[in-house]
Parts: sequence; C-alpha cells; structure tokens
Amino acid sequence: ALKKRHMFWETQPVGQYNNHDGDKGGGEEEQVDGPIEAPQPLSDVRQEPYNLPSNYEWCTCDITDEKVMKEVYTLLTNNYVEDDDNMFRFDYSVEFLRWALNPPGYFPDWHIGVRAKESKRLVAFITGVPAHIRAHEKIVLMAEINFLCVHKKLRSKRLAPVMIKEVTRRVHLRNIWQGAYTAGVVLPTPIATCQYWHRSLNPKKLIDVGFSRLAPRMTMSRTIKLYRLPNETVTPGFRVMERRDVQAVTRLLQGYFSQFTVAPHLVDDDVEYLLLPIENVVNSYVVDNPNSHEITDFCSFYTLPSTIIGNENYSLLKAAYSYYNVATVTPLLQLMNDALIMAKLKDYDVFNALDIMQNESFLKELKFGPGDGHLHYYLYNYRLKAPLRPAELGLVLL
Ligand SMILES: CCCCCCCCCCCCCC(=O)CSCCNC(=O)CCNC(=O)[C@H](O)C(C)(C)COP(=O)(O)OP(=O)(O)OC[C@H]1O[C@@H](n2cnc3c(N)ncnc32)[C@H](O)[C@@H]1OP(=O)(O)O
Ligand SMILES: CN(C)Cc1n[nH]c2ccc(-c3ccc(F)cc3OCCn3ccnc3)cc12
Repeated sequence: ALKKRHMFWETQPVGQYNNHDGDKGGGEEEQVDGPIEAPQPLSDVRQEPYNLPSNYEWCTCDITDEKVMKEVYTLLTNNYVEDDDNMFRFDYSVEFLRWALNPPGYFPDWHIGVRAKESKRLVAFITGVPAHIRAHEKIVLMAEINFLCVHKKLRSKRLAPVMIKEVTRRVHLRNIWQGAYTAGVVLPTPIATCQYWHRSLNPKKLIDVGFSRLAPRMTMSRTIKLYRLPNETVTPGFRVMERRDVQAVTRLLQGYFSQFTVAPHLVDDDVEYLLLPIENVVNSYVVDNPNSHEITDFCSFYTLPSTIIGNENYSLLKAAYSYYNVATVTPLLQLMNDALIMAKLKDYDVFNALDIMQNESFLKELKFGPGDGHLHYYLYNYRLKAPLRPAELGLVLL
C-alpha cells in the first residue's frame, strides 16, 4: 500500500520510516534511547522568526492580559479540536488556559500567536511550557507543546509547519532540545498509542446529545439506574487536597511514577501548582488515614467542557478528565469510584480516562465504555528503542 508522505515531518528529528516500504529505518545498527540530533551552539540557532505569509505577523500572547486571553479563548473555542464526527469541540476555559500555560519556570515568548496585519485578529496559536520528563532513567527538560490551532479559514496552507518551526526555534533559544506532545492524528512516529474511555454520569443528557446511544434492549430508566452513583464517597479519610498535603502528595507521585518508562518528574512546586484544587479547572483529593493521619492515596481530574455543535437543547458537555491517581492503601478501583462520585456531585456529564498508567485495571469494572478514537504520544528529537504500551506511560498532557 502507498505509504502516506509527511513532507514536513520527514524533515524533522523524529522517528521516521526511512524507506517507504514501511519497515523501520535504522537498518542493522542498534537503536539506542536518546536524542536524535545533538544540541546546537546557541549562536547557530536562527535569530529571526520564520517568515509568515504576507499580511500576517507573529505576536506573543500575554496570558496575564485579560483581553488577550479572551482572544485566545475565542480562537480555540471556535477552531480547536473536534471529535471525528464533528459533534463536539473542546471548550478550554480562560482560567484553565491560564493555569495550563503558566507553570513554574514558564517562558512568555513560548505563547505564540499569528495575527492578520490589518485587522489584528488572532488567527493561529501554538504554545510550549517547560517540563522535566523522565524517559527510562534519564530526566530531560523538554517543551510540552500544545494548543496548536489555525483558524478554520486558514487551513491547508502549510501554516502549521511554520508554527511548529517557530516554537521549536524559540525553545532552542532557551537551550532546550527535546519536546513532548500528543495528538489524535497519526504522525511520524508515536511513542505510544492510547485509547480513551468514557464513564457516563448523566446518561440521559449524553444520549439526548448523541454522545452515547441507548444500549440494545435497554430502556432509559434502566440506563439511568445502571450508571447511578451514591451521593457520598466511601473511603474513610477521603477529602479535598490542601496545601499542607503537597509534600506528601509529591512523595506519593514520585514513588508511583517510577514504574513507568515515560513520566513527569514533579517536585513540590510542580505539585503545588498543578494539583492544588482550582474551581472549574482541577479537582484533587487525598485519603488522610483517620488513625495515622498519613496521606496514603491521591486522585485528581481536570475540567474540560466541549461545545456541543448544533444541538438545540444543550450547548455544553461538562467533562472531567482523569489526571494523576496514586493508590497505595485504598484499592485503585475504590479510589476511582470515589472520584466518579465527586464528579457526579459536581454535575459533570461524563468522566473520561485514557488507558495509560494502571487505568486499565478499573475501566471496565467502573462501567467506562471505549471511545471512538486514539490519542498518540510523541517525543521530538528523542528516540525510544521501542514504542511503549499505554501501561508504560505516566504522562498526561492537557
Ligand atoms: C526542541 C522542542 C520541539 C518543540 C516542537 C515539537 C513538535 C510539536 C508539533 C505540534 C504538536 C501540537 C500538539 C497539539 O497542539 C495537540 S493536537 C491538536 C492540534 N490542533 C487541532 O487539531 C485543532 C484543529 N486543527 C487545526 O487547527 C489545524 O488542522 C492544525 C493547526 C492542527 C493543522 O493545520 P492545517 O491547516 O490543517 O495543516 P497545514 O497547516 O496545511 O499543515 C499540514 C502539516 O501539519 C501536520 N499536522 C497536522 N496536524 C498536526 C498536529 N496536531 N500536530 C503536528 N503536526 C500536525 C500535517 O501532518 C502536515 O505535515 P506533513 O505534510 O509532514 O504530514
Ligand atoms: C490532550 N490534548 C493535547 C488535547 C487533545 N488534542 N487532540 C485530542 C484528541 C483526543 C483527546 C482526548 C483525550 C482523552 C479523552 F478521554 C478523550 C479525548 O478526546 C475525546 C474525543 N474528542 C476530541 C475532541 N473532543 C472530543 C484529547 C486531544
């Protein structure tokens, strides 16, 4: 069969199919894990931005500026990722975007926009945030790339490669040479391909909007009963995470991540920033053992609604996404069921999870159903000897 050509990606330091009959390049010599290209001297990095089509200009989007954030929000809510049937489109909120783009050590000039010179309208966007990511036993400072978006009216003009080269250039100027990203599309070359799963919390709404369908021989009332959850959690000591829990949660996470081949390397400041609860952005809970007062377990989910495209009764699908969860005493199944109970109490319609980490151990039993697509994980300028199984992945990108 004809192999799909990637005229841009074949020029990039990513895993390639060298000859196009599909067998892996690299021939006989042993593939080792590690950078594909060596770092360049900073004086060799292109100093000026890449050329944009005339009538367009680069801008740096200041995420502390309310007006700019509104423009970013509006571009994304109208032009960002849709599901395969174009029924839903991610609706990242302004608070969520500010949280996602502002982690400790962030670089303002990695929040890159493209504006039309005349109207000054924001027509494209791409972001990077720095993160320490461990691959096997190596901790590498990488750029996590996200929110690549070109306005629907400017698609298929090869603008995306320019955006990618520009963010790469700015990352290089900070002496960082690796990147990490995920996408629903297949590109050269995934380090892992994961499946997403959905757990209905409000089955009636999900069926009304066409997100899910009534199972054969099931009535609506039977379906509502099937997904019903108690209105309080069952684990003794289960409570909202507080600042005083940060050190304990960091220790739990570092221990938990050590089993995965690729995982974030989080320190207290990261945990405090990423995992302390923020209303409508991220919810996190600990199990504080009532006797020992030891923090033995942790679970979290983030808030990412989707616009329901063209439905007259509902405009928004309120979705919770499983984030990081560590169970050392409480069974993971019970901990995640408590997370579902909290999500239902907070009026989410659906709870989503990838089959990464140990998630496969609870998905079916907690009545998750498989989603209709995949999420592919990628590293830039870093080769892994072999692709990973989802269970070997400990990294969640927003
Ligand atoms: C050292 C640090 C390194 C940092 C950098 C690391 C790398 C970071 C990489 C970025 C990671 C982002 C992660 C992220 O944000 C999470 S994935 C979400 C991406 N965004 C969306 O899906 C929003 C809706 N779609 C759009 O806005 C456009 O369709 C986009 C902008 C996606 C493509 O615009 P377009 O008008 O439809 O297309 P052209 O401009 O004509 O360009 C076509 C070329 O773009 C390649 N393409 C398409 N989708 C891609 C995707 N999701 N990643 C990478 N490449 C993607 C495609 O394969 C082709 O190249 P090829 O000919 O070689 O096949
Ligand atoms: C990760 N981050 C980079 C955003 C992103 N980009 N591309 C994607 C493709 C799938 C998922 C995803 C990840 C986990 C999950 F449980 C469900 C998902 O998508 C459902 C299908 N869908 C797509 C859009 N609206 C609904 C996220 C993303």
